[in-house]
Amino acid sequence: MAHINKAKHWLDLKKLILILATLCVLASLFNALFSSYQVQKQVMVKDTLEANRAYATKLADVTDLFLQSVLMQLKASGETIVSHLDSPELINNELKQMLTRTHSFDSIVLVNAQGEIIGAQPSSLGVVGTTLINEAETSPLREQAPFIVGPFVSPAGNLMVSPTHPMFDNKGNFAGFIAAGIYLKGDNILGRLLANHHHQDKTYIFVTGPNGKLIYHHDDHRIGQDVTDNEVVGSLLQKVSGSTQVVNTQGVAMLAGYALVPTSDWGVVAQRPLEVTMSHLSNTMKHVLKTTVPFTVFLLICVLGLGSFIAKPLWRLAKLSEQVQDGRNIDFPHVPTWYYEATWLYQAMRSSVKNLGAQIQRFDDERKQDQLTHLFNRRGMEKWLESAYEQRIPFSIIALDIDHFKKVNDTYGHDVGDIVIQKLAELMRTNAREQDHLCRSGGEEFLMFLPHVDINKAGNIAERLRACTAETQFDEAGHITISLGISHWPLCSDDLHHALKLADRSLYQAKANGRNRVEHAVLANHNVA
Ligand SMILES: Nc1nc2c(ncn2[C@@H]2O[C@H](COP(=O)(O)OP(=O)(O)OP(=O)(O)O)[C@@H](O)[C@H]2O)c(=O)[nH]1
Repeated sequence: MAHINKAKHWLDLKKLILILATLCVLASLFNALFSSYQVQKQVMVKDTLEANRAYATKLADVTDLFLQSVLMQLKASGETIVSHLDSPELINNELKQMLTRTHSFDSIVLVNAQGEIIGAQPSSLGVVGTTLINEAETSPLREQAPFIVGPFVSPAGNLMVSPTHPMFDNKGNFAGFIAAGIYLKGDNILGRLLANHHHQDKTYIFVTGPNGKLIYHHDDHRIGQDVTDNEVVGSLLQKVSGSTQVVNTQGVAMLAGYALVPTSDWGVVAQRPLEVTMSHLSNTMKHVLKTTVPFTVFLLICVLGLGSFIAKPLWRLAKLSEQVQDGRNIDFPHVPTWYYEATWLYQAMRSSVKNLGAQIQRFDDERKQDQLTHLFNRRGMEKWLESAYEQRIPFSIIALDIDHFKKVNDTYGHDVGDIVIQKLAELMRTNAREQDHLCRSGGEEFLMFLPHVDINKAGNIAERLRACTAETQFDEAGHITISLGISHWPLCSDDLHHALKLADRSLYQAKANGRNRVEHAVLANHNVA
């Protein structure tokens, strides 16, 4: 049987299960965390986008309402003033009242149909009497309809937007317009309006005008900056509202919601850096990990326990087969198996080992047996002698030999000679006890070992066998005789080989004394039991 090199097989079933179970559990943990991360990420991004879209829409609605309210106030004041355009005093009073009453804008001017400013509050502006000339300022003269101008730099040098409302006299002729100024830099009404709507978590808003320039931003310095490159601002310029992930003009990834202010075509954008949302996610994942790890460890212990429980019968079978291979165990003790495959494996191995054991036993017996007589041969004899010697079992030895056997062979042939040998073996068996050890030591020479039988008793047995042989008809060969020599171990000699030699010598003595007789060796050690 080929011997398996254990060094080359450092991986046994237990280790294999340990590795596989650990890998499986870790893979499931990783998979659970990874999928959870992906799902959470999608949910968080979607929720943030939706929250920002809703927030931008709300601010756009608030801004729209504010602008409409300003336009309504301008309309009402314009209707009051239009019939008194020739009275600077009345104009000033009305504009002053309006500015202090509403607090909805930072300045107010009245412009006649020729584009000349005929009234302005606060009076510190110092613009009364000037004529509007630039494109933005004069646009209400062309539109002659409610209109939000700007952002633009006013004649007084303020960056502003300006809701304007036309005035018509009682004949329906265009009489000029009244314009409210909303400053964009510093502490201003638009900033207060938008900043009132507090929103947390690093979400911030900005507002763009119809030309894609910033009209509100928490960073005052950026007001007036052109941000048309921003994808979201691009959508607003197309008059589209919605939400999207975008990289802003500063190169930062943002989750942006955006909405259009219908009255002014301004765009309101509420956005939060993606990184902030992701940092929430990593906190969530840390929490998930904390709650998952104890269960994973528990799962790992369970899987390892179960794996070891499954592996145990196979592992014990492997150990057993190793012992069988080493020749240490061919009894094949019981191995508890609790599932079909292991039971079958155990039974198959046990019956193979048993068959193997029986075969080995048979081969061993055959090696120790004489094929013609089925008595023990010399090898069998030596084994028995070794064991008796080790156990100090005293025994008598009878050496016997067929007289003139050559004549039998010569007269009747070799086959008849064989039959004679077999028959003599039979007679030996019938004259011996079960515990006696009978051997064919050579051609027609035999030895009988009689444990715990003294030399006299052995003499009687030898005599009985001699007489029995002489009386027996050996088929074609007729009658034969045998000569026998007896000794005893250790009574004749402590030396086993010498005791055997003494039996042999007695046999030759018997031959010499005329054959068909029994001779004894002399007892040397009388006091040995
Ligand atoms: N048929 C047969 N003959 C055997 C066998 N083994 C040995 N012989 C014969 O046994 C005979 C032994 O002859 P010898 O040793 O001269 O002794 P003997 O003729 O028996 O004479 P004594 O022993 O002196 O009485 C020989 O002829 C061997 O050939 C065997 O297995 N079968």
